[in-house]
Amino acid sequence: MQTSPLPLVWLPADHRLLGRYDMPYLLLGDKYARAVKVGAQAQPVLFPLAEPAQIESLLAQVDGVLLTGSPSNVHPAHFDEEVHDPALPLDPARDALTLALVRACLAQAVPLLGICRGFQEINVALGGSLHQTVHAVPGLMDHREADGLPVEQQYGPSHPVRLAAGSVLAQWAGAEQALVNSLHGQGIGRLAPTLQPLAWAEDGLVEAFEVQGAAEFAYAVQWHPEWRCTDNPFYAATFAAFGEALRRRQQRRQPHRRTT
Ligand SMILES: N[C@@H](CCC(=O)NCCCC(=O)O)C(=O)O
Repeated sequence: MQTSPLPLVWLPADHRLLGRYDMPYLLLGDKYARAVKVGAQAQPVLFPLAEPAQIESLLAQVDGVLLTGSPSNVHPAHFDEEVHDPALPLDPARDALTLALVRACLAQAVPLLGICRGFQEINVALGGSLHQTVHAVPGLMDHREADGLPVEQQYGPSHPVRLAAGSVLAQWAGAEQALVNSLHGQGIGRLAPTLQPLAWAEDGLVEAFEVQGAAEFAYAVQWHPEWRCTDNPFYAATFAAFGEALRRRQQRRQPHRRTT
């Protein structure tokens, strides 16, 4: 029996200097690729050194895009601010690709899932802004992971979020509240006009949204559903729904493809 090809998901890489000689590397976190493979039943793909001018031709070859989390921040120049803390890492090459990629995905009905930095990128790409230091904003909590804890605890449940009644997030969670992990220092300041908030932390910070009027799956979350996604029904449902959208796009992209 011939197995059908997996839908392809483009995960833009991080740009990082590593090793004794600060050599440039293109990086993708294993947990994001693994969640695409196992949770969405799709094949992660990288396009190293992809440039904004190539977005259209590369998007034509994939069934969806996952914008991952990363230790780096979106450069605040993209929302008309100066850098407040120069010690925090940036990745201008990633910004140059992903901000344009968000707009292209929406224009071409390519399924789009944003996680943590990816969630922040979608907001900025569509005209929103970020708090550069959430914990310094009066009334907002510290949403960062606690230093020094084992990784299991860093990515373990951290705080509750309220999920919009009747939203797909509430469907995925099977409730209007969920416990999520939390590993971010920045967060939504001004929500972009076309985004519909779908989840809030107890301090009111927006933690998930959908793109209003999107022709296909266009959701993003501030937490990390990729972490051990098959062990958490809410996280698993997020990737399963993304996978369904990928298969819809695969069928549109390759209508004569064998399905058995
Ligand atoms: N730098 C931003 C984004 C935070 C983020 O994406 N964290 C992920 C850390 C590494 C990973 O799990 O991939 C912020 O601090 O707000």
